[in-house]
Amino acid sequence: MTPILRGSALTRSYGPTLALRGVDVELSPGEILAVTGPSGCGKSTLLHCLSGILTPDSGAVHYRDADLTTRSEADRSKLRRTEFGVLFQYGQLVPELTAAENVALPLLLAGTGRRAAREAATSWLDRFGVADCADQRPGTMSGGQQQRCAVARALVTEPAVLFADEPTGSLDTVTGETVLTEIVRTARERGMAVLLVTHDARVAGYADRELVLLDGAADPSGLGIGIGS
Ligand SMILES: Nc1ncnc2c1ncn2[C@@H]1O[C@H](COP(=O)(O)OP(=O)(O)OP(=O)(O)O)[C@@H](O)[C@H]1O
Repeated sequence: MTPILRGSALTRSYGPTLALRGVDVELSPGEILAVTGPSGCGKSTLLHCLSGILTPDSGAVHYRDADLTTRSEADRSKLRRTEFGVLFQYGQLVPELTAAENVALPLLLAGTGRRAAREAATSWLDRFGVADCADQRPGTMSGGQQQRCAVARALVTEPAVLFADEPTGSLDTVTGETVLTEIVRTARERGMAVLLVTHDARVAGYADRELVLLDGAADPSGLGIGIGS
């Protein structure tokens, strides 16, 4: 299958720290790729480069036929709003908005009407078992409820690629499994590709493939933590 996302020979430094040193990665529609490796090996930096949050120092990131590294920040940001979903360990919901308003926000920014956005938000909250929280602000919700809203918000635009950085790191095991099962279901149903950064073998076990990083490069031993281990 033709990859939907491809990173080629990616390098990225922070001052003297070489965080990525020539990483190649491909992701096909519907595929779930776990990026694993020890703390500081460059997992988040790779996610940020592939999602256009960061520009690599060298190398290219192709989304379909477009090289993101040659696009403006405005273009990349539009792509993140429309084609990509981004999910972090702590959902980073907007504290002033209710759960439903948080989930509807990406649709409103993309030009969807209020009513349709609200309906879609309610349906995604329901899918993650937090429809009861629709009118609550994040401050009155548990961490698990907030993170389930954050997942709903990341998926509401039906992105072609979901970038998830330790998405269940703040959740208890059962809630984490519910969230991962839903992410996998969405990937399979809609052909959404998922880049899943994790240091947790159980989480990596949900992926189809694993890319193990070591000191900013693919680990030559290729020994993963999740799949078949
Ligand atoms: N903003 C930054 N400024 C300076 N150095 C950074 C910055 N972000 C990351 N680094 C460094 O780059 C390297 C890779 O960091 P990165 O966060 O990508 O690793 P990681 O594998 O995601 O780590 P973890 O599993 O601990 O989250 C590390 O040495 C880190 O200290």
